[in-house]
Amino acid sequence: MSLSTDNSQLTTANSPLALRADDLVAGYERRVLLRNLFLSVPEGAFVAIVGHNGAGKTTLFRVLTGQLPYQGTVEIAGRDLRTVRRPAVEGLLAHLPQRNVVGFPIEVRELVVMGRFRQHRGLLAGYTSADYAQADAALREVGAAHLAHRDFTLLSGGEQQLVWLAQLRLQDAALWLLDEPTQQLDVYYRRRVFSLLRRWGQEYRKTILCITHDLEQLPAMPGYLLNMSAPEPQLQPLSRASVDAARAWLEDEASLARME
Ligand SMILES: Nc1ncnc2c1ncn2[C@@H]1O[C@H](COP(=O)(O)OP(=O)(O)OP(=O)(O)O)[C@@H](O)[C@H]1O
Repeated sequence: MSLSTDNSQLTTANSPLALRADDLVAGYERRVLLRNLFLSVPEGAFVAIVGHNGAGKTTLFRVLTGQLPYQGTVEIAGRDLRTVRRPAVEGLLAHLPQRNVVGFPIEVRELVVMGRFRQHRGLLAGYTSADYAQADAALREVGAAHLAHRDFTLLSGGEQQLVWLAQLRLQDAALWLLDEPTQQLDVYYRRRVFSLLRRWGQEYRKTILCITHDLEQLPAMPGYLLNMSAPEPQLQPLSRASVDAARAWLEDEASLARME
């Protein structure tokens, strides 16, 4: 895969793009958070999105999931986002938000198997034993097999995050948006989740955009870094050096002052 720099962006010469943003502008009322953002994300790439609190990371996901109006052009797998009413329902992407509340008691395994929902749309028959086998396998992969028969609403925050990841694993969308998926996890599970994302991305050719404050996990990940607190956010190859540079920028008072 050859990388070329185009308008300060990393693009691949031959591989198709999972996501393209051209001159994207979005925000709230009088507050513009995404200013003329240009992005070209190749299919199958992992992109870690970092930045200060309030830098606009989740706002970018709100645009991609069709929840926020924007100016400019956004294409997902070559489709103009303006022509897609509900990108997740139509299977263009799967989204794991920062907080996801379930208001009724439900067994963990039943929640995970719902990741197969799109494949079953229109079918009167429920989930099959093959679907449940996939749910069980995903729970094992995230290290949460022991939670399969527990009531999801009674789990700890970290346990719930693992369950959502297992459910995500069952979704068929080629683009995954994860908003701080390791926020409530202990150090063991954080490492495990990043290594799973790496493996799932490669094995199932998923394009993964992952908002995270967990910089220490990133140098081991092949992919790209997008620092939303930078004056002109753009994709950079993930490496020890690029992560250290982002960390130095984020720890610097001067960079915070620029956001005000
Ligand atoms: N509906 C809204 N109306 C007005 N301002 C909003 C709205 N939603 C979010 N904001 C503001 O936009 C800014 C960016 O929010 P966003 O959630 O994108 O930040 P973030 O980079 O994801 O931050 P964090 O790391 O804290 O999750 C914040 O200052 C937030 O208060």
